[in-house]
Amino acid sequence: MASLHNFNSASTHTNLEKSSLEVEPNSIMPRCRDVHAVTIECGLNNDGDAGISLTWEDLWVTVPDGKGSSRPIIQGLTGYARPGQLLAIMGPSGCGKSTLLDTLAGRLGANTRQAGDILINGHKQKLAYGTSAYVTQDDTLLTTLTVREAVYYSAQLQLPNSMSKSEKKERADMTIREMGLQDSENTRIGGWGAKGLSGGQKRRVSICIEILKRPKLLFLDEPTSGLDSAASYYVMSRIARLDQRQGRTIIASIHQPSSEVFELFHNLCLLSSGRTVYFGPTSAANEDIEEGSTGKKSTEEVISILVKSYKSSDGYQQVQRQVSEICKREGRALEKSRSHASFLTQCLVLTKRSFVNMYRDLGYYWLRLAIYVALALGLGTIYYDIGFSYSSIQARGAMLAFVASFLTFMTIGGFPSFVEDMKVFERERLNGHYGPSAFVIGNTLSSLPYSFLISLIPGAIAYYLTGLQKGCEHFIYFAAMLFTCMMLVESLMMIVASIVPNFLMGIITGAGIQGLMILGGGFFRLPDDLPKPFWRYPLFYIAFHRYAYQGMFKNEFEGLRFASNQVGGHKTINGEDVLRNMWEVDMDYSKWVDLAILLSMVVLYRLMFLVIIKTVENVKPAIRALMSANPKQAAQIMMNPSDTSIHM
Ligand SMILES: Nc1ncnc2c1ncn2[C@@H]1O[C@H](COP(=O)(O)OP(=O)(O)OP(=O)(O)O)[C@@H](O)[C@H]1O
Repeated sequence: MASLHNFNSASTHTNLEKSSLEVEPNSIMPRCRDVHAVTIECGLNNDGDAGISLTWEDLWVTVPDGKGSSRPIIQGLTGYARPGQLLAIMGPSGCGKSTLLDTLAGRLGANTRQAGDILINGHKQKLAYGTSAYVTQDDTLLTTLTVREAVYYSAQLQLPNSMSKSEKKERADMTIREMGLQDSENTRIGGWGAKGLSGGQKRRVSICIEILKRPKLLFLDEPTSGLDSAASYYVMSRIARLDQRQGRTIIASIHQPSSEVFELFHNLCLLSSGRTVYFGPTSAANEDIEEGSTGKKSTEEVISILVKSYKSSDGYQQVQRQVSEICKREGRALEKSRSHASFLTQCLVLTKRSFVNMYRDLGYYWLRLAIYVALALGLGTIYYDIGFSYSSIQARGAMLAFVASFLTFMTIGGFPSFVEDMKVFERERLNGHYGPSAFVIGNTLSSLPYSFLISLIPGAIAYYLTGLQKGCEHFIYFAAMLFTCMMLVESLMMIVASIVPNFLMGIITGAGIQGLMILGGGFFRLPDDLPKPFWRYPLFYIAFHRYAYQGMFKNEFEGLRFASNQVGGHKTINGEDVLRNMWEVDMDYSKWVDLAILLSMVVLYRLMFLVIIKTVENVKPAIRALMSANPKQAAQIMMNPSDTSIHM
């Protein structure tokens, strides 16, 4: 084991990376049997069990090197994984473990190119939903939920409607027990700022969620990273029990396992610079590695010797034989599983889960409510009992503009919490739990009561302390406008979150967009004075602030009379004149039209978010397939971009 551990050590990293970079990019292609996308096949295993035997042959993955050529990440790998067995993918950091795992699971990034065959018992079909699961390195979980809640909600989301609620609960309970989490099932997962589960427990919750559907094939990307040796052993022993009991095929990339953890694996795929150094039973690995690492040689030389010695070894011949044997004995293709929970169930469960999360996450709405109340008190005191003097016209305008701009702008405060939601959504979407439409509906419905509260309470404080126009209808309009604008900013931030990769950049981008819209909204510079290019056309018409300012102004000024400042002229001045002449408000349509336009914008923005998510979802695999395709196949994909299952 000692030499195996040395081989894995981080000290070899630089040399190994260097050696992988030094491979002549153009030398790859002639060695590839075919440049094409890889198809994953599913079927019954060789023994007739409903298991999955995965084989891969001469697998290559390359990425552009930025100089017009490509760099290989994995090079000509051949191997297999069988039901009831645990396969470890090991090797130093950067050797291509995660890339191999992603390739096998069909999750490679859009900039990669792959070639070779990935087969299961010789059938060409995509991995159907529920037949495989992938547990990523980071535990992206809703930190406010308890273990039991997280697993229960997930069971309701993933398991089909043909199962009763109690059956789903039973499945969730059983899975919690399988992963040894029953003692902490009522503990909140916890995360930043709120201690909850330990790292190992979180990892087990992530695994728990992914095995609820009883997938036949389980991919685990470094399930023990960040855990101490005791926690690593505990997590891995639970995983090992899964494959023995349920005949699962489990493939895990793993870093420097302890000897106890190492012994839990049946087979080992040892990589270096994207090449196989060893593939075979873990029990035989030591001798092979030790044979290859003799003498005082540089790491690169040792790797080269190891790769060569592996290629000329009996073990290599045996792997080739095993792979062709598995491929020859074609099993029956697995039926396509369409057993999701129904769309309605998904929307309901997501609404409930998101409502609970928003309730428990202080940063989502409660903190904002407190700050809004403070700001509303501030507004109410500086504009207290505003009256109907001539100067109250300007004060009213400023007060309303502050509400429509700054109070809505502050909706950005909930963005970090939304980004956390998005991370969970992205993981669950990638694993096929539900789609973006259910997420948008769940998020929208769950946020309604909170947005309602934070527009009603602070809105009432500011409205009545200032003494704005009396009458229930006027207050309802004011609160409805505030509510709609908050929903709108949330929708805008959703779009930002789908485009901008992290929350800091998201906040800056969202704030910048809103800043521009506020400037072009027709209050800080009146509409007729706005410079024509950009500010007047098109920003004035796109900025939601324009409709918010004009709607709020109409709501407030229509029907009021103010003292005039003209000596000897009219004693009073009416609100309509103020709107037309002072604020340059478009009086051709009513305030309700402004509100309706804003409501339509909320719907439009949320639809845009959906379209962006769906487009990215469809375009990414199409780009990857395009990059791996030959010209004829590329034309086929161009004509039908959504069909990325075109087999090559
Ligand atoms: N999509 C990509 N584009 C460019 N380079 C990539 C891409 N995916 C992986 N690589 C590069 O390929 C190499 C292997 O990466 P990979 O993540 O597979 O390594 P790993 O063995 O899992 O490393 P670690 O143990 O540190 O997680 C790295 O040098 C990485 O930078």
